[in-house]
Amino acid sequence: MNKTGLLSGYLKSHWPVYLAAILLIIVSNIDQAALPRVLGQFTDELQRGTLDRDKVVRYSLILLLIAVSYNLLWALGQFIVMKLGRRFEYVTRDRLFGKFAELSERYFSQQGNGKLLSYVMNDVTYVREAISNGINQTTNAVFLLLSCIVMMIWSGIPFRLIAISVGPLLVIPFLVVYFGPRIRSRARNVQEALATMTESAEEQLGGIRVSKTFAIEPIARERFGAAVDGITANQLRLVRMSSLFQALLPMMGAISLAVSLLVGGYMTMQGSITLGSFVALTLYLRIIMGPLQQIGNVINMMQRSSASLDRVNLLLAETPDVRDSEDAKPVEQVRDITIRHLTFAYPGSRKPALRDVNLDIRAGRTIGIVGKTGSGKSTLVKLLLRIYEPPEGTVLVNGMDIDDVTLESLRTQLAYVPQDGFLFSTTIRDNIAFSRRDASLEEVEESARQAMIYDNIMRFPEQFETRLGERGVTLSGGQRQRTSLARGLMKEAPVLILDDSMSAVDAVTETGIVDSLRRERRNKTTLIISHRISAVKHADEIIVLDEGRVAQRGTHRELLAAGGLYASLQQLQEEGLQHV
Ligand SMILES: Nc1ncnc2c1ncn2[C@@H]1O[C@H](COP(=O)(O)OP(=O)(O)OP(=O)(O)O)[C@@H](O)[C@H]1O
Repeated sequence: MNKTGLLSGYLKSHWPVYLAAILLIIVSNIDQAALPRVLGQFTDELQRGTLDRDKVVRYSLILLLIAVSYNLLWALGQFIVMKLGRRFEYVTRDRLFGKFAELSERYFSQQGNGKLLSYVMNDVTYVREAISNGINQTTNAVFLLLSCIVMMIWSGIPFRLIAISVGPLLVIPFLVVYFGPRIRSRARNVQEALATMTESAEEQLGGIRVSKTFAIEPIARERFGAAVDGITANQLRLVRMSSLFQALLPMMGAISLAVSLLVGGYMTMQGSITLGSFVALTLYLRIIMGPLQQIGNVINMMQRSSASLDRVNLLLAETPDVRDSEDAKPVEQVRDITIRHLTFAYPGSRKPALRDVNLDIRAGRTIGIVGKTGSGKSTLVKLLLRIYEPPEGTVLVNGMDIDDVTLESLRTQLAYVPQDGFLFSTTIRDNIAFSRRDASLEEVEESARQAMIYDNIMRFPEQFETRLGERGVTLSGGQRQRTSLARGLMKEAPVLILDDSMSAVDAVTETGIVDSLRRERRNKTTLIISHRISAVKHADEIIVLDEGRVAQRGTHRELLAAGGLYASLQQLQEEGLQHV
């Protein structure tokens, strides 16, 4: 993999604009460096007594022109580089997001969302800073420094005087390199301590009812107090370090000025340099402090962004472990699904989650899958959806190995409703019409009716336009499940998979939903995974999974007659209902 692929590719494709911006900054630097020289000449004329009114006006105009043009050119150069940096940030985040869409569930469960978010937020920002501030500051530092030195020599300041006066300032980049990362790390500690305090406050407030019922308010206060103490300690460490740094920088400037005054003042007295050169020297020393500080900044920035760039490049080069094979073909209409001798263990796990499973799901049939928790029900569905890759030849769609079918065509034809269907912070209507943005309100309402959530939605203030999430209404577990079910039904897919998607719904509502599914999806395939017998008892075939194996199969009646796991599950649930 090309380590700098992302950045070099971006710089290459935008180099003419970058070049223009760099040229603008260079010209502005040369312009700025002329300023002390003009002031020096003015001082010399003043001392010689050769100034008249016209000359004073001319000098003032020249200074004004230099100041205005220098600032305008610099601002324009800076604007261009910053704009390109922001564009880089946008393009890179977009590419990262595209990559996330390609990567498999396995990748996300291995990496964790926090880490991936930090790639998108922090790492991209660090690289952007390096290419925008980095380019600005490097150009500025190099050319302003060079222009100042050339101008100093040109103004008649002897080189040894320049060297001895600039000497103390050369410590500045080292100070920045030393203090920069330390201040940053302490600032990060403060941020983390603040985050801990917010988290603690949120938890204490969220759990205030529990604290009160257990009468443990003092413990809650103590915990919060500890989080606040953490911030104070960290803030003090930060302030100590940054105060020292902020004192040292001007101190170097003062030492340099004192040296120039001592040596330069003596030379002026002796007449080996003019008063104008001496004035120019002191002004140049002031200007030079900026670029020297920038050199240190750039070194720190480059160090920080290099690790970030590596991480972003690595992520972009990641190949998804579930992807279309080269000769993958779209499946026209999923009819029959066949599972043959399917044994599957999750990556990194030695114990198979499924063992020698065989199943024929013929078009238009309803299959029920029951089994204890951890028996492999969801795993079976994940393999059908190719969230994980099943072993070759074990899962077939219309007689084609599922590996040879394009992911997009497969997934558009399977509507999957998980137990904890995620709802987005948008309107209920948008959530239900997630896969069919152009669906009419009537169609959305019809799906809501089938999922038995219509009446609930109509009681919300803005009905189907009600927003969900932090700034909207909060749905109960059962309402969330039924909204997610309506979203699945909206897809009108040839195959509907309900993965324990009615677990938070009461038994009466569940019966209503099952009845409406039987009516509406008469000729379509439906797979119902459930812990409850009531959800699957009308299925054409019921599979009982136990420790990854098919322990029993048959219709509700056949399974009850056969005794065993299913019958005992039915008995337990009936007893449970009688006790309600
Ligand atoms: N991503 C994963 N990585 C590793 N092991 C997993 C993963 N997901 C599930 N498992 C394991 O595979 C086995 C089957 O899990 P699965 O989720 O298919 O069970 P389930 O029957 O759907 O359970 P439940 O009814 O609780 O949803 C379990 O032992 C579980 O711990």
